[in-house]
Amino acid sequence: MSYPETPLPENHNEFRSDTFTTPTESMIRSVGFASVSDSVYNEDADTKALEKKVADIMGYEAGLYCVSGTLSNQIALRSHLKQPPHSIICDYRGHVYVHEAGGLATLSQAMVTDIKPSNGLYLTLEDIVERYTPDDGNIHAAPTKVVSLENTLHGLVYPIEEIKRISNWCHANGLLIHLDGARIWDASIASGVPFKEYGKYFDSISVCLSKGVGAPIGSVLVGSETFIKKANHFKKQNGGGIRQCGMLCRMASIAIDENFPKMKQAHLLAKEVADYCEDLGLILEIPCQSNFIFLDPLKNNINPSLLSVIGEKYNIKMSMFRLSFSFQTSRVAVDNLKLALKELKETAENNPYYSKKAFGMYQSGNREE
Ligand SMILES: Cc1ncc(COP(=O)(O)O)c(C=O)c1O
Ligand SMILES: C[C@@H](O)[C@H](N)C(=O)O
Repeated sequence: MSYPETPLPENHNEFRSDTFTTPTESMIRSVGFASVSDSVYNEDADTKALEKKVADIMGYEAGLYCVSGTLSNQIALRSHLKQPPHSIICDYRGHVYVHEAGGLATLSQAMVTDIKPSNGLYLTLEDIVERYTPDDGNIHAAPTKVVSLENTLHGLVYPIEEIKRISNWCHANGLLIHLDGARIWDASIASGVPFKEYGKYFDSISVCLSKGVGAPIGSVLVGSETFIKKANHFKKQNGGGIRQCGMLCRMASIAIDENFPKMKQAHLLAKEVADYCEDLGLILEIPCQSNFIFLDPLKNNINPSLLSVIGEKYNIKMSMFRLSFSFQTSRVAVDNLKLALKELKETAENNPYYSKKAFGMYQSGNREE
């Protein structure tokens, strides 16, 4: 059987998610020189090098390569959570709660106190204190043991001062604090806060490499040596033990070196389109602070089933009220996106769509009303 060469994609017209970033030529070429030892035995050089690299960048003792951010988050929280009954606190939009298939219930037997930020953007210490469950012997309760934050969350950048307040309170009250840092790269770019500054305040961070950074697969969980050793146990338990993953880790390491410096471009394009949306009179659900735009799913009276249809007409991929930008988003695609948004706005003005409720996060409303 012949395997024809597949050319790398050139025109990145993908606005559904930054998970669609693709390996660059230099990343792919590097695979031939990668180490090929068994990383379950912790003997693979490129795997260990990537784990150390990310741990050093974030300011932690150790790192653990995981095949996904979901696995990384869930084994982190499982490692922090010891003895049920217990619960975690997170934002009601938190990926660990909304998009990880109930892993907290199954792997950690944990309850979730999901909180809607009183400021509409990010959880404050006051939001958390108001809802946390103390471990005071009340046998009706599932005490809060971990606060899990996300930065960025829906592209929103968490203010470092609030992170500091929450972290100090957690540690003063016997709680641990985890960060879903799937887009910590974007958070640092947008805020100017160094990675090691974030690293001061969390007991663990899950760092995705397969989104804005552009690695094909994987995340690195960072924390203390003891924590990572236990997390690795849960990683193996859940089928996450990977054999010759040096090839993936070498690509990821190159992605950090070569693509991270280009990620600011995604933020600039997102801001350009956000400004264009406002000029059109399209309402944003939340401010554009990094590489995402969230159009309001109700106030614009746009029929969500038109998103992919009009997107296809202008040769772009979109299907949700969230628009995602990456370092690979092309200029042509952005110009076509603007044409699509203009037509969506005109269509909504001529034939407004009234929905009874907002649709699920990231979801278009292709459901029957
Ligand atoms: C904020 C956030 N955390 C975690 C994940 C999980 O990453 P993965 O898709 O690799 O499981 C995602 C999505 O990919 C995400 O957007
Ligand atoms: C859908 C979600 O899991 C994914 N992380 C995204 O942001 O596209």
